[in-house]
Amino acid sequence: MRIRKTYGSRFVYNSFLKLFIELTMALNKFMHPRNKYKNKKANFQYLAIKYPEFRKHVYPDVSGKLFLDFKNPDSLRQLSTTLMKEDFGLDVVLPPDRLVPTIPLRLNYILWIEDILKDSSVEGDISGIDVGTGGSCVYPLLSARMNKWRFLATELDDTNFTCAVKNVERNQMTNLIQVQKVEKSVVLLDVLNTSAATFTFCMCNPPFFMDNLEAQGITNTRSDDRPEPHSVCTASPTESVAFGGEVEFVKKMIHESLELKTKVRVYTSMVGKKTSLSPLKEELRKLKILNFSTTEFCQGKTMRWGLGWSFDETIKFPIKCEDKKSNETKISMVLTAYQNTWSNQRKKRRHPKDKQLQEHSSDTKYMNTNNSNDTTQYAASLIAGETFPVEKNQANLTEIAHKGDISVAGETFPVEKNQANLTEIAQKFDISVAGNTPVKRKRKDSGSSNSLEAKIQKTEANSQISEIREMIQNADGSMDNIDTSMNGNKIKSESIDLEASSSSGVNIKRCETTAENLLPTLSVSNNQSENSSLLKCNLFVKQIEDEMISIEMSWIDGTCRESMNQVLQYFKNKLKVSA
Ligand SMILES: C[S@@+](CC[C@H](N)C(=O)[O-])C[C@H]1O[C@@H](n2cnc3c(N)ncnc32)[C@H](O)[C@@H]1O
Repeated sequence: MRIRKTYGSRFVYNSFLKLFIELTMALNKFMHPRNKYKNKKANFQYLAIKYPEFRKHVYPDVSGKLFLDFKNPDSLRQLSTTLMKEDFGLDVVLPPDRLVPTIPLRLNYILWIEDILKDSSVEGDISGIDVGTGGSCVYPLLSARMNKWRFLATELDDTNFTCAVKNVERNQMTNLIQVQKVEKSVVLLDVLNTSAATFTFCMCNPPFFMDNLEAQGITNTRSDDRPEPHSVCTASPTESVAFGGEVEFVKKMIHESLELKTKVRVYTSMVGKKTSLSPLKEELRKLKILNFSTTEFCQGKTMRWGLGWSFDETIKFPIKCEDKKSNETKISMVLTAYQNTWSNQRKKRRHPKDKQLQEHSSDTKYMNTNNSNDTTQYAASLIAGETFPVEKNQANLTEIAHKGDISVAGETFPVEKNQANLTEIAQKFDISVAGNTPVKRKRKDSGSSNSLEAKIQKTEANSQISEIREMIQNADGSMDNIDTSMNGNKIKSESIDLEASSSSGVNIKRCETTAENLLPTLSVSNNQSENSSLLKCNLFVKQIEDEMISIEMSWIDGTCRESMNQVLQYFKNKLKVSA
């Protein structure tokens, strides 16, 4: 009896552990396509047989499968050194009590830099600066091994500096990597001012905490609804804390880059918090550095973000980050809704004479009065607060969605073929997109969606995305805060970033454009102020693989936060997503 009980609880424990491990791998499918860990999990069994030191850190479940304790810093350290040895032939010793580099994340960052250089046709002798290389010297060692890039690696912390030097020597890479000890006030400027050398790029994983309180988790910026991290933070305060945290550190880099300009062709940094991106992008815009881009690094259960900028006009940040087959594409926009038009849709369809619907119909005062027999051509795409007729501009999210599975807020759901129709949702939403005025759209009757889909299916998703992109680039302007006028009314569209796997300021400058050709069939009311919106949020739609898109919403403002979940639910219902 006792044995059974023990076995039973262990079985449950191990099943739970398996589930946990599977969940922790959830973001791997979004890893860089060339990341060798994207489809290949570390084989603990194999590693334990080959590396006795690693064997000490794994333990078996009832089926004999091996697990590693991600909460144990020694185990993490051992995993990283073992992977560096096994997969890159690098002998690395990591100092105790210092940050342990997770290898898949470091690879994602290096691969993004590879992409930038490739897209900008930068070839030949590549040299990089790694600001704050850590005791591992991980970026220079991996990059030198993979690409033969030369590196100047800087480090503030004595222990890390000594260890980094030894790691370079241990791997006979002193011809490629030079490690330099720096003082606290130095990020890039002093290092580069003393040398005539120019560099292809710089990279940085900055100290991420503002102060010791944040480092100890006492003032935590992590929201309560996020699960606890599954691995421990191994960084010491000396290497993880800088005044103002990562935002101030990277801002300093940005300001220094203004002096250094093309001495470094591509400036990049990683950030640990998504919220750090906004102030940094704002800083770049403020300083009129408009050639910049951001990206996401997804691995296991962790996400990090990359920011890159350049003063060299030949540097092009990847607009498309694709493995040639998957055509990964992403559109982001700001949605603003002034009233709830998404709830009880079924009821409204069944009882069209309901008071609720009648009230709703009274919105026709905002609607287009332009008669047309074919309402399908007015189908709206949720792009930059503007409504593009499908036939004319082919700006249509449906094409992205209709092919396959939908992932909502990180979860992936298979979609019934051809049922994913975001355009239809847009049309029925009566929401203005990124506008300070509600854009009311002509409603289709229930039969018309089929004909709409039929039209949409004639076109290719890629060409639609390209056309949207072209429209933006031809406008030669940032879609940030563009005022577009039509019929004497103003539509303000905010912050459109249209790109693949990055939100980019590349090639986008402020401009004025008329919306007449883009909004030929709509009339707009501007009798509601921006402050009165029920919901204002970011919407990100990303094509991840041929048969998968992801929809993500993040809250900006409004009077009803819950409405964001309702809209997501509405998407799920409308897209006929099956869990
Ligand atoms: C978060 S760790 C990153 C270490 C390593 N690059 C990695 O990714 O694992 C930040 C590193 O930057 C170093 N550091 C902090 N301020 C610095 C500065 N002004 N210049 C150079 N290194 C600095 C810290 O000592 C620490 O090793």
